[in-house]
Order: sequence, then C-alpha cells, then structure tokens
Amino acid sequence: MENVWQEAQANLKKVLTGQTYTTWIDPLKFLEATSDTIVLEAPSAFVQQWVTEKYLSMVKEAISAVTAKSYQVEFRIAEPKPEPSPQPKEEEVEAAPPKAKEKKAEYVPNLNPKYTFESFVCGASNQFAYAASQAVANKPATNYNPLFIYGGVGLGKTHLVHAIGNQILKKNPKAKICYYSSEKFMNEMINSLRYKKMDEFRNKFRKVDLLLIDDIQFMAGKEATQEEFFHTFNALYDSHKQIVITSDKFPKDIPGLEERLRSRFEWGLIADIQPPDIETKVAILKKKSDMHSVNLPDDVALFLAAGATNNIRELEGMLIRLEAFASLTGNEINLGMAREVMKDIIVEKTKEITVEMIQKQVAEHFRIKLSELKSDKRVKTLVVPRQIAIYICRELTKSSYPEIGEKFGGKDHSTIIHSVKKIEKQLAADSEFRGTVEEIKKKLFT
Ligand SMILES: Nc1ncnc2c1ncn2[C@@H]1O[C@H](COP(=O)(O)OP(=O)(O)OP(=O)(O)O)[C@@H](O)[C@H]1O
Repeated sequence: MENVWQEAQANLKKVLTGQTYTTWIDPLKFLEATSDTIVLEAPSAFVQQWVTEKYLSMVKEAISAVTAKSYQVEFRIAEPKPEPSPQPKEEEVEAAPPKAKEKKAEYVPNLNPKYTFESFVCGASNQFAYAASQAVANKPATNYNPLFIYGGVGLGKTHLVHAIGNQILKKNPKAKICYYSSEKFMNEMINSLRYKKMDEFRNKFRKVDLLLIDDIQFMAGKEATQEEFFHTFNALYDSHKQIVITSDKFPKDIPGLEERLRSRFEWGLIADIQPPDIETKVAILKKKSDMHSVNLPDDVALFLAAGATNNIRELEGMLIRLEAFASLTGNEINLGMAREVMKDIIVEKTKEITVEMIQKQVAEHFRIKLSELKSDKRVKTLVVPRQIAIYICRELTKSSYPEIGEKFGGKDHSTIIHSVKKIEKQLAADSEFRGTVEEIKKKLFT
C-alpha cells in the first residue's frame, strides 16, 4: 500500500502548485492501511488540520484513482521528539540561561493567521459564540473567564479560538499565547514526564497570557492529564489570565470529566455554536470563494449549501473540489458543472427535485392555481410564473425541452426554449427578479 500512496502523491503533484504540494502533501508519510482506511503521518497537528480542511477530498480521490476503491484517510501526528515542540532547539541547550530561553521562542504562537474574526461569517447559529469571542478578545480575563465554546464537529470552534488569539496578538504582538489541542497537551505532558521535564512543561503553560485549549473532550477519562490541567487552570485563573476552551459537548455532558474541572468550566461563560442555517452556509461559501478569488454564482452556492451536511469543513471540501475542477478544466463554475462534480456527494437532493415539485412551488409562490400555471392563458400574471417554472425545470431537473413541454399542458419545445431564454435575459438584467427566482429555488432545496 505504500506504493499506492506514492503514486497518489505523484498524481497530486501534477495538479497542485509546487508550493502547495511541497508544504502540505509531500510531508505526509504512509503509516499503515486496513481494508478500508489508509493512515498517514502528518508532521504536525497544524499540517494535519490544514490538509484535512483543504485537501482531504483530493487526497481521497487521488488514492481511489490508484486503487479503484474508496478509502477513508486518517492522520496521525508524528511522535514529538523528546524535546517539546514549540522550542525544541532551545531545550536541547540545557545550560542556556532560563531567561534567554524564554524570550526566544517559548511563546511562538501557533495560530492559523487565516482564522480571524473578519474571515468568520456570523449568522444566527453562531452569533452568541462569535460575540462572546469578540468580547474576550477585546477585554481578556475580564468578564468571561474561562470562555467555553461548544458545538458539533466542523462548526467553527477552532476558527473562533484562533480568531481570539489573532486579535489579541494584533493589539499586543508580545502577548504570550498558547494554542493547544487537549491531545497535544496530553502528549507533551507524557513526554515531559518521560524525559523528566515536568517543570519546564508546567512553567510554559503557567506563564501565558492566553491559553487556548481545543477539544477538551479528549481529556475525558485521562486522570493524570486532567490533574495537570487542573493545576494549570488554577494558576492561570488566579493570576487573571484568559482561558478559552472548546468542546463538542456542554461540560456536564462530557463523560469522564472530573467534577472539579467541570465546575470550573462553568465559572465563566458557556457559548454554543449550532448547526448553520442555509443562509449562513451560502454566506460562508461566498466568503471563502471571494477569499480564493473565485467566482461562485449564487445558484451554485445555494446548491452546495442545500446539499451539504452541517459540517462547514465538508462544505469547504465541496468548494475546493469544485474550484479544483474549474481550474483544471479552465472553465467557469456553473450549476451544471457543480451538479456533475458533486454527483456522488449530493445525490439525494438533486434527484429529489421534479418538474411537479417546481410547478407546485412556483404556483404557491405566485398564488396561482396549478392548472393556470400549465395553461395557455397569456395574461402577464400567469406568463411570468410559467416561464420561471419552465426555466427552473430546465435548470434543476434532467428533463428535456419536449418532456418539460409535455408537463406544461403539451407545449412544443420551441415554446419551452423561448421561455428559458426570456428568463435568462431577465435574470441577467434585473437583480430583484434574480432574488425572486433564488427564493423559489431555495424553498425547493429546503
Ligand atoms: N462561520 C464560519 N465562517 C467561516 N468559516 C467557518 C465558519 N465556521 C466554520 N468555518 C470553517 O470551517 C472549517 C472547520 O471549522 P473548525 O475547524 O473551526 O471547526 P471545529 O468546530 O473546531 O471542528 P472540530 O469539532 O472538528 O474541531 C474551518 O476551515 C473554518 O474556517
């Protein structure tokens, strides 16, 4: 299987820019494979996170192109070297004076600069967590300490936590900020125990201004880690330093979390992130495509948002797949391309939409009878809805012009073509009209 990964890498090299390949794909090493999963080693949690977010679907596709079978891809972070990661070189020099050590690299903030408040789309589902994060970033360790953000997978917890860090860093470039996943906290603690460096480990965390701990639920059941974290928490809290914690669950619902930690997590503010509504998903897609300087038409954004799960990471994966396809083929993104590229991913939703559903939705929207919509009556109040319905049928179903004509009271295909052209023209010229058509389509998808 190692060969498979090498071949997949070679294929990815052909489609990615040199820098992207060298930075993200080349460092991934094959570790092992089962009948349905390939495990790769990432050199750091950051690389793992980035690849998962940006290139996972491409990686999976590259593997399945070689094996003709689809595999899950899992990552393992490379074992930390005996010296803890943020300042390995410093720590090798045992004799170096402690102050010099601390100044140099102890608090190099491992924040993703792209995760900022500006790049975060605020909607009804995440408004509370967003506002709480901004409050903390503007006045750390004042009102909301700790800030505990919880929500389902891929809903933006990590993004918000980095945004807090980035914002604080912007105001105070010397701020000592430490972002750790609870897993990394545990691994580093184990290593420090093993190499008798616990004092260093403790000091590092206890001197920070802002401690960001992601996915605290992984500490569940790990008593020694919780004990250590408990002391870190107390030390920081007592010296009025801000702590931000994320989890996939409310503190009370994390099994195997010690009571004393749980109660501390409830001392500050607990803010939840709910699954996004369709408008927020569309807004996120539009923002991400703008950031990539890619033109994503509204109807395509709506199609992706309606077909995606609530996990924004998956939504981003779809966008990246589409962008990659458009760039590799040299074509503009449009709805037809999106349906083709997503056909294995968004199967259900596209199949569901039928001519009958569209007719019903349009008739309801314009408050006319279904029989009137299909009739030959030439009054404007019927002609426009009819043409809109025909246009949407052509766009969202696989029906041919004659088939659509048949379902609109036996109209011939030239009438159908004329209707589609008419609507296309009006869509290009009239934004209010575009809004009406989008609204009808949105109702069909939801
Ligand atoms: N509201 C949003 N606006 C812009 N991007 C978002 C938003 N919510 C999530 N994302 C993006 O979705 C991706 C996944 O988000 P993130 O990693 O923060 O989720 P998470 O809740 O921490 O997931 P996990 O539970 O797996 O740790 C990131 O690329 C992030 O930028």
